[in-house]
Amino acid sequence: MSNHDATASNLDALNQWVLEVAQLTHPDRIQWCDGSDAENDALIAQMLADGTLIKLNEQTHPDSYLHRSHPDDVARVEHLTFVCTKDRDDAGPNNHWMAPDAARQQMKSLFDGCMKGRTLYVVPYCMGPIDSPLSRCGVEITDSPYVVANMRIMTRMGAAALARIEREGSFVKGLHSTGELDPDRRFIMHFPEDLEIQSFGSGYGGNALLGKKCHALRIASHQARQEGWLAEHMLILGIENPQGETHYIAAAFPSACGKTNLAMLIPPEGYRKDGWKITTIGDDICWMRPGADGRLYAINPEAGFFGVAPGTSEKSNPNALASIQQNTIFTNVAVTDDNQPWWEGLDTRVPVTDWKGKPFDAASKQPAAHPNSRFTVSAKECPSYSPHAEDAQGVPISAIVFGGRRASLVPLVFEARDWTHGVLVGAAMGSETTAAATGAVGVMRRDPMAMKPFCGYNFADYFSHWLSFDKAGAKLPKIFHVNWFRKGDGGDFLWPGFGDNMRVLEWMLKRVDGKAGSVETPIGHLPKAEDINLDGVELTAEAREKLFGYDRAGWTAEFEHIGEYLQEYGERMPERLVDERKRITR
Ligand SMILES: Nc1nc2c(ncn2[C@@H]2O[C@H](COP(=O)(O)OP(=O)(O)OP(=O)(O)O)[C@@H](O)[C@H]2O)c(=O)[nH]1
Ligand SMILES: O=C([O-])CC(=O)C(=O)O
Ligand SMILES: [Mn+2]
Repeated sequence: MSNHDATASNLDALNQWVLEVAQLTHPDRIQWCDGSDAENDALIAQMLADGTLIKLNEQTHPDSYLHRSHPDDVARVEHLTFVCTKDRDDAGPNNHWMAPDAARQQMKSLFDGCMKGRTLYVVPYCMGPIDSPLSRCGVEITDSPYVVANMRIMTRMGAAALARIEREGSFVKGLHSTGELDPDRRFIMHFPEDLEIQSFGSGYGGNALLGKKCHALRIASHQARQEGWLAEHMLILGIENPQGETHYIAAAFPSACGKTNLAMLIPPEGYRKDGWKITTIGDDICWMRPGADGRLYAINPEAGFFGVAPGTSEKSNPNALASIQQNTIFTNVAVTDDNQPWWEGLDTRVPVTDWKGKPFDAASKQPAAHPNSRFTVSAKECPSYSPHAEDAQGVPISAIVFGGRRASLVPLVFEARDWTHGVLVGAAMGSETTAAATGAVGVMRRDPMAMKPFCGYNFADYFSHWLSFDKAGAKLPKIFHVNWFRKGDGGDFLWPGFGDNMRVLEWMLKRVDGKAGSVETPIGHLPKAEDINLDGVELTAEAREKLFGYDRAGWTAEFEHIGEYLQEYGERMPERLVDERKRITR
């Protein structure tokens, strides 16, 4: 068989699928995207002409645009997101489930004729560096030029990805249409057993940029379980110490709970003087697998940041702010009188137009920017982007950090005793909900490993998969838990957070090296206040007690709740985890 035949047959499946989708959706035209500048320029021009994009101030924000979404389409929709496995138990109580045939039938009627008058874009993409064995490809078919422009920033999109698909033959199929943006006709369906995604009725972020949550987390987590790796909702950062050594840390915090901020951290001045430096590998998703030396190696499957705008400022995250001065797409932010993007927490200016495009009324209690307004920008724009972010083999992980948004009970940081305990710490994570998903904000819920909305299979099997990494020859990272969001009785955050989180990272690295003190408690090793460098931080007595203390009664109640939660998974829940919880509460 000649090479040419092999190549031709490798794209046959893709060509056939595009044809089938076109027959169902009736687009006016089909455009295969190559990812070129010329293609992008034409798309932008078209979106400026039809109002999908608005040009921002060219002097202050060159080549940057504002998109205002439909006001009912501003966040992920977890209640409309389904995992469609043959066996309902494989999706687990953690997912909404629909039988694959029924789901396909329902989606078919929604997609029927939905691209009339529109262009069907074929978007080949690669998640991860184009030459990495850890990377995986997909193709998104969409009728949204906004999605195409975002996918071009967030993934390696276009000709190189298509060439890899041609070589490998396999890819994840993602079909997307914005439909009429009717919240009652909106579904995000996953078929992990067929490596397929179908998303209808939303143009927003995680619902529509299918490489991100749908592929790189829900489908990839299913693949990772079969193939012996992990697909996680984690940032990856590098910490260079004064000796010039770099350690890498991966951290899982729920949506809008601080991943972007930690990934781009700038250490306090004293640390910088001593030679500490943080580099960014990724801010949202981490794929990791054991290397030949037994350590876990991680890549960031994404090529850009889809970051939360509100709260981003020169003070909180200077690296993010520097990244978004140009070549950025802003979604649902406000604008100032001179047409600059603006959001709550940026600075003291008062915007003139709110995220819906209406005159902003400063007297109203409503925020000017939507709380889940976002920026899309290439990772290459970030001053702290690591020179190792594109390494094909990934970076070795020294510590894994779990963390939630907890106003009460949970101290600043603690360390798990071992891997099994660490998996329980991850499984037991709780966090207050945020604006990243539609629904109530500030409600405490269990969000194991920050994967509640993103694990493409039964959480009980997921915890078993995590436990399975603990085997002969493995050199596993230490596991920690942090809480930047502890509040005092007055309702204020007790920990300064942001750059000062460096102090906690330093303690973790010292623990990895066996050089820092701690006290043993039932929840793990806690630092005493003197084990952490607090030079220049002023903490009240209340803050010290709550950030570094262990509340026995509070944790007893918490472990009751965790026990009830684990029971929801029945017999499938690994005994090792159930026993670990019992061991702690005994
Ligand atoms: N108090 C406090 N707030 C923080 C800290 N780090 C981040 N935040 C706030 O948390 C919110 C979201 O943080 P991000 O870093 O954008 O969240 P993310 O985890 O990357 O979110 P997704 O992109 O939704 O997955 C912003 O309003 C931040 O200002 C911190 O250390 N302390
Ligand atoms: O998926 C999105 O829309 C944004 C995101 O990172 C999250 O919600 O965790
Ligand atoms: Mn996220």
